[in-house]
Amino acid sequence: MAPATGRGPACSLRGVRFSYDGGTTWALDGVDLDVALGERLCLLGANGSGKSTLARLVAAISAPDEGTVELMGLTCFSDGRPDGASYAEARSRISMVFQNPEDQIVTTRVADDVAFGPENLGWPPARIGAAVARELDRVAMADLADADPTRLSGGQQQRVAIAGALAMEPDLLVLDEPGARLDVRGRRGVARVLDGLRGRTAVVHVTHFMEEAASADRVVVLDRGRVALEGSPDKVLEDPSLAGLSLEAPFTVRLARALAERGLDVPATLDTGRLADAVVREVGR
Ligand SMILES: Nc1ncnc2c1ncn2[C@@H]1O[C@H](COP(=O)(O)OP(=O)(O)OP(=O)(O)O)[C@@H](O)[C@H]1O
Repeated sequence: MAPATGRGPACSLRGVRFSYDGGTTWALDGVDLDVALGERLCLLGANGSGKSTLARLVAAISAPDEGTVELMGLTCFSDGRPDGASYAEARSRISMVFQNPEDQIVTTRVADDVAFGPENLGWPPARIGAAVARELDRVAMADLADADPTRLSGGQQQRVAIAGALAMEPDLLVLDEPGARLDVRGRRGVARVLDGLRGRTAVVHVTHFMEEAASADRVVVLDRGRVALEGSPDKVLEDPSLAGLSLEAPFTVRLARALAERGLDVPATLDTGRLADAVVREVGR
C-alpha cells in the first residue's frame, strides 16, 4: 500500500467497483476519477447511473468492493482493502450534504445544529463559536440562529445543512443533489455559496440541473456505473452524445442548434450573451 502523505489531490479513484448485491450487478464498474484540491466538479448522469454511490465513496461514507481510493492524498483503499487510519483521517477532512436536509437535522436550534460537526471533532468552544457565526453568515441565516430547524422551509434547512458541513472546514465538500427540492432562488443561494468556495475547497456536486454544471470547473457524466464523458462544461454540455445518455443539453445549446437548423450561423454555446450577439449579427439588427 502506498504511504499516506495527507497531501492532495482531494480525491483519486482507480478502477473502483461497487455492488449492492454481492457482485451480481455493479452500481460502479471501473471508475477512475480525480478531483484536484480547490476544484469544483459536477457529476451528471441519468437516474441510476451511479452518481450517489460515487458521491458516498468520495465522501468516505462507503467502501468500494474493488479498486483504489485515495482521499486527500491518503490511500484509504488499495485493491479494495481498507487502511483504517488513513480512512479516519480523510473522513475528518471531508463533509457531505444530502438531498433531503431534514435527514441532517439533529438538534432543535439552528446554531446547535451547525455546531454539531465541530463538536464531534472535539474543537474548543471558542473555535466552534467562530465557525458557527462565520458559516451562518455565509448562508445568510444568522438572523435565524435560535430558530428550530424543523420549523424552517426546505431551502432554509438546506442552508443550515450546508453551514454545518462547512463549519468543519473541510478540504472537500460533497453535495448530492442539494437543489433537488429547492426553487430557483434557493438553488441560486447554493450556487453563491459554492462560488465563494472556489479555489479553496474542493467540491463534488451531484446535480440534475445543467445550468449548475455550467459553472463547474469540470463535468463528469456517468452512464451505468462508468464515466461516459468528462471535460470542461463547454465541452461536455455541448457534446451531441448527451441525448444518448438520457440528458438534455442546456437551453442555450438547444436554442443555438434550432437556430442553426434554420440557417443562422450561431455557436452551440452555454454563454447567453455570446449567443445573443451571434443572433443579432446574423439577423443584421
Ligand atoms: N441501497 C441500495 N440497494 C440496492 N441497490 C441500490 C441502492 N442504492 C442504489 N442502488 C442501485 O445502484 C445503482 C446506482 O444508484 P445511484 O443511486 O448511485 O444512482 P444515481 O445516479 O444517484 O440515481 P438518481 O439520479 O436516481 O439519484 C442503481 O441501479 C440503483 O438501483
